[in-house]
Amino acid sequence: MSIVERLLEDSKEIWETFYTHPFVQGIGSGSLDHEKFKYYMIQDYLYLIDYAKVFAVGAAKAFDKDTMREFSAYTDSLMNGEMEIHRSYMKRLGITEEEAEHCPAALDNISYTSYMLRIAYEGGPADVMAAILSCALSYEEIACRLKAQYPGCWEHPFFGEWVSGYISEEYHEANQKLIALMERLADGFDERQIARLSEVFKNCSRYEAAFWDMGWEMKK
Ligand SMILES: Cc1ncc(CN)c(N)n1
Repeated sequence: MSIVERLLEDSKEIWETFYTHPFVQGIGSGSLDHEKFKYYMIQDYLYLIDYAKVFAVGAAKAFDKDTMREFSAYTDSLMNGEMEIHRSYMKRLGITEEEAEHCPAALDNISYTSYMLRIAYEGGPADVMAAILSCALSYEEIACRLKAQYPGCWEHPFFGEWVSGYISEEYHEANQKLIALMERLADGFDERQIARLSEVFKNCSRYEAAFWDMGWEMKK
């Protein structure tokens, strides 16, 4: 079993809750209240700014130039790629970037990004990757499952853009590179070290579940 397979296996019960979550199901069926989606979008925009910083810390912690390049490239693709989906939605929802950046972050949001940043600052590059991976991989899996369950959801006039972004070849390829980087950084790790990575990945998966709850309940 590869390292990433092991991380996924140890967190699979938590991941199952993502697919049936009412917020996620609402995106797939198209029935999600737009106010809830708007709240989530703003929170996620704020989240991604800090998430990009986790990659930047990864670049600073890297032991070699190739790893440094990979972490920095992802920082850039987040700011100019994934966040474009958010900017496009914010435009449609009538929120400026400045307004979004001045919205108070929800406590579950702050807790999640603070945890990732703490792991990144305290640990090595493999820990940084373990903190990053649940976020990156879970959205691809969620969007693919939604497409299988609701075949037309990626063309939905409102939620389709969200689904399309996370089922895209581009997002998939970026994730494959992250998986390869995780495997490379943890190469030769013993059971104690792998268990540590799994704990970080699991905690981030728990935070992912809390983030869906935050969106659904519009928790401050
Ligand atoms: C909270 C959260 N988790 C994951 C993703 C997908 N990168 C995201 N945009 N936001």
